[in-house]
Amino acid sequence: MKVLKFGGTSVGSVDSIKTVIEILENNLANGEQVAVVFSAMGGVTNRLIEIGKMAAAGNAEYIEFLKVVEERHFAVVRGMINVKNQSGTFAAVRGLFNELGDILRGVSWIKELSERTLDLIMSFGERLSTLVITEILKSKGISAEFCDARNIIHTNATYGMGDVDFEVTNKQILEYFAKTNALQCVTGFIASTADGVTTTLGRGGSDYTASIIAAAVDASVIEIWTDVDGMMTADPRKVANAFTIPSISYAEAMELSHFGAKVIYPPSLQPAFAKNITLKVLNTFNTDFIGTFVQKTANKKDYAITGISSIDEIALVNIQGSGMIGVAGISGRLFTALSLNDISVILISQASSEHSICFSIDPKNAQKAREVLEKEFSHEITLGYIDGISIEKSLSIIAIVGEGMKKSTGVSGKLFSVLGKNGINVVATAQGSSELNISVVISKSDLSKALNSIHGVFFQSETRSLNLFIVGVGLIGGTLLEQVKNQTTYLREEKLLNLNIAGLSNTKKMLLDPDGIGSEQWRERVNEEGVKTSLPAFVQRMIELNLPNSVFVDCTSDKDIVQYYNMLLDASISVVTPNKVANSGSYAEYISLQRTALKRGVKFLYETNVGAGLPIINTIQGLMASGDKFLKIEAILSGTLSFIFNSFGPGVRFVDVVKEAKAKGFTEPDPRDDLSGADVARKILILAREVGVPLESSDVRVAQLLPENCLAAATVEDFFQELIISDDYFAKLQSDAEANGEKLRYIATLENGKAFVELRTVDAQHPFYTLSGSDNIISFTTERYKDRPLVIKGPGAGAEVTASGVFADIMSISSYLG
Ligand SMILES: NC(=O)c1ccc[n+]([C@@H]2O[C@H](COP(=O)([O-])OP(=O)(O)OC[C@H]3O[C@@H](n4cnc5c(N)ncnc54)[C@H](O)[C@@H]3O)[C@@H](O)[C@H]2O)c1
Ligand SMILES: N[C@@H](CCO)C(=O)O
Ligand code: NA
Repeated sequence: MKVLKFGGTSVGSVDSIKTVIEILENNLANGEQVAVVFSAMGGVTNRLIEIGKMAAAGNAEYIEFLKVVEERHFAVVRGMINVKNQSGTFAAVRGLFNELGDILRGVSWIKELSERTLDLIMSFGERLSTLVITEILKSKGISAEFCDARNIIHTNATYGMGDVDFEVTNKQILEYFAKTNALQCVTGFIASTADGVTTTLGRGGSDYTASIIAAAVDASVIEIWTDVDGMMTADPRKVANAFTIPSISYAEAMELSHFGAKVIYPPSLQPAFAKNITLKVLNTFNTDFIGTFVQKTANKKDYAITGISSIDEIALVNIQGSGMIGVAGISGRLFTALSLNDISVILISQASSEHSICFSIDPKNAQKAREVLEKEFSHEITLGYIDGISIEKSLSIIAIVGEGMKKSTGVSGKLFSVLGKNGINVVATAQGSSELNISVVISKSDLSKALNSIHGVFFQSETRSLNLFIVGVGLIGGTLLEQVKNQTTYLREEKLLNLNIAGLSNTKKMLLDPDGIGSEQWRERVNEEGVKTSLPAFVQRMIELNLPNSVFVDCTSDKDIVQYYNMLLDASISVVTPNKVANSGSYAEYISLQRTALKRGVKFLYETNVGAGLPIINTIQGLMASGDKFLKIEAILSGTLSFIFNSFGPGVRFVDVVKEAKAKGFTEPDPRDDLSGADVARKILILAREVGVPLESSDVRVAQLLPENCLAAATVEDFFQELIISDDYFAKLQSDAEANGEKLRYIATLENGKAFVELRTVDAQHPFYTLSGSDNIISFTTERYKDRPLVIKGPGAGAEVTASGVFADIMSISSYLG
């Protein structure tokens, strides 16, 4: 025999009932006897409880509510049975509603709703749905019979959750099914006491009915038909990437019951599990889908774990004290006291020091637990053997579950490492020696981030996601977005990396969307959906969103923005930036950013601070890490000045070359920063710091190349005017150099702990002589590169090369995430 069970949504509407009939017809076609268990129509049980409470409260409106429930059943009859044959079914349904109406009237008179009466009221949900469907089946010529489970399943008189008397029940079921070959339509959820009082089976009740029957008759299989595709790797409401688990063991299903409850409530399937009966979880609304098979032993898995379960809200109780060490009986008394007070313990952890025991409970029991334990241990507390009871709230539990972790290494390592990398603090942990489940207690505010990042490493290890928050969409930011757009498909397909643009801000508007703004239509979306830009609000929202693998990308030259870097890093958000302001501010700030990033295990990357995309910072960091010592750095670090001195000459105005550099995207947003030497000064300052020389910006000596009048210009426009006025000055600099067969080069030097920048002329022998375009050149003399320096040369400014340097920093974070 086969046992099928259909849940509330499956029997909730005419359309879904049509599918149910088809499924039953298919099952009957292969000859095996079938019992089918039905839940009440979706929502009806809750409605009946509500109606019962209204009646008990003397609220006559319950009558109207009851009418609505009645009409729902009539509508199904009308929709499924042809007019000629409807009357019998209508009469039967009406009969049940009359009976229910009488009971409710009684409740409204005596204004009392006992658990016992509530069970009776609820029983109508299953009795009605099952009656209606039986009649529909019969009207289709199927030999179906209504089976009132109260006649075969007996419980004690614990209302709300009857305790099944299996001896009697199994016997009755066997006798009942021995007598019939017809399709048996069984009311789920309900039972009765030996003397015929209606009871219910509690949580997962209809599954329990199916399981009890299947176990009694030794069914070949149980099919639980529901409205989802089976048991999933995680709660799909919390983890968008969750997917159906094709095969799962009984033990794993039990471990996952917390979130799986909506699909099946495994404890209610225990009788079937005990008989080794295979369970299939199938979707009435997607009948072709394979669903989940639940069996004693699951098929071999593709992943190290089977699923992730969570409990949203728990309280963690800690009891500690020197008087607990080596003393037997403390935990016995502790848990006995809790159990005597009906406080269920969810997770327990005690370290081998025996100095403390912590356990988690439902927060609604927290106060009671405190009182119970303070009473139980009042003597020890008074004597100071136990310090007291502390309770922490707003916590969640996440458990990874799977038989695959048994005796295999690296699973817990992976779990804790992904939590660590995402800045999620683990408050407590528990793992039993069955190695089926590792549970961690974390702050509730980290729950979604933790679930998604854990799901990511265990189930989507192939596809990783980075959440980008980009501020400043000018030249570099805009080019970066263009590059991201062009690479999205390649990265997804070839590198299994999903770049999700979760936030964007320009100076006017900002938009944050954890689901992704999209690299195609970001401009339109920020314009249309964006709100007024507010940097503090942007940062706050980012931190609140708490998305895994978040990266803040600052593509501005804003001075104020850098005050947020520390806060972001501290919130475990990596920072990538071409903006030099932070690293060229005070040395204390520079160091503090490095430290915070290190402490939080996130990245602060700024390769494009110097030489745009050229690998300068990375090279230095590599050499420093491997123990090299820097003796001297000599460099041309301004793409703008390089371009200017390579393009300026007879027949061209200096100002036009500067304007061309700006048009080519080489200059700073304010070109005076380039020509004043300020930009070069901060770059050599950053390099000095990178090689371990703790300079302040005032320590960098800058020899001006601009005449006074240009330096004094108040605006960029004025500045260009002054450049025109000074054209002869620049022309002379250039021609003097050329007369000597030399070239003008603005060179930064770091030597003996001193940094300076100055305009120099170099002859053809000098390695910097042959530079062209906007090239930068950096020559490192180190202990290892002493005889011939290490030289890096290439375009050191411009949109494409800078944006790609920023992109490369972002990519390096993705590889670190593993
Ligand atoms: N251009 C290059 O070759 C180059 C090379 C290396 C580094 N950089 C650095 O890159 C950064 C960006 O340079 P760019 O050339 O793209 O300049 P840009 O002026 O074209 O872009 C900066 C953008 O940031 C916006 N912005 C400024 N403050 C903002 C804020 N608080 N919130 C939101 N948006 C804000 C501006 O409106 C502008 O659109 C600068 O720090 C620069 O030093 C540039
Ligand atoms: N304005 C800068 C951009 C690169 O930092 C330059 O010209 O070098
Ligand atoms: Na660089």
